[in-house]
Amino acid sequence: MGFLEIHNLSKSFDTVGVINDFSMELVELTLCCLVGPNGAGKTTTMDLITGRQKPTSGRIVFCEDDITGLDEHEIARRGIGRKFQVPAVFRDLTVHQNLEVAYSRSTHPLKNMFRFKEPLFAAKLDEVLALTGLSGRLNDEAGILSHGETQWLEIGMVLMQNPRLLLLDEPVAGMTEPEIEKTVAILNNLKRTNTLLVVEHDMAFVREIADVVTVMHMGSLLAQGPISEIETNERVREVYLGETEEA
Ligand SMILES: Nc1ncnc2c1ncn2[C@@H]1O[C@H](COP(=O)(O)OP(=O)(O)OP(=O)(O)O)[C@@H](O)[C@H]1O
Repeated sequence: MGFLEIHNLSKSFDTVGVINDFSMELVELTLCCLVGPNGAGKTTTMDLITGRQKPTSGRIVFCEDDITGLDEHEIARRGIGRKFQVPAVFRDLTVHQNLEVAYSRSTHPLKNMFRFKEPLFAAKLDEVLALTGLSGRLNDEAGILSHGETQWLEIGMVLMQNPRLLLLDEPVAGMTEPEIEKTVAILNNLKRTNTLLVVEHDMAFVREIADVVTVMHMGSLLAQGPISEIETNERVREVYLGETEEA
């Protein structure tokens, strides 16, 4: 049994099929990059996993439970966290307050601010700060953070909710080279304890982080395997890598 299994997933908008009989499996404690040309169906797949969209047919199994068609909150409650490309931090709150708010959204919706003194919160906060490297920014308002720091804060906010599976949408879009390098280090640390599915266009970044790469094309699985295999796969080169190398 895989950690996350997608079986014969299809999704149509009106009559147009955008996900067509797509299947893949994600192994626990690995990082999988989901790649493919524009419009291949990557974001829609993430939307289907997280319950933002309902599939037309097919099955999604997470930790042996069928989660197909469950609503977004229920899927989040079961441990699937997602960071979108556009940051959703509270700019007027400090880094610490943002992490508190994220923690309060986790499994205990009625937690109030006084309970943040509890040891579980403190331990989680320390862990997330160490991972994201934001300790020095704890009392700064999120609005003054750099683009990279904002992205790391948002990863931290998702981690405060203790996800078992973390989905990231283009985490290095718009980042400088040093920021990308730091994100590589963060994700390579994170995959020791978490399972990750990352939608990404930047193949240099994919090379640095991926244990396995899943390539989508026109809503279907084109190839899956380690990056070394994917980069030499003729069909992948035709539909995807050739395109990005020219870009
Ligand atoms: N809500 C919607 N209604 C109609 N069509 C949609 C909807 N959402 C996505 N699509 C279509 O589904 C196809 C797949 O889109 P999707 O955003 O999943 O691709 P993607 O691989 O994430 O692309 P990109 O790399 O450009 O973000 C596209 O043709 C898109 O126009």
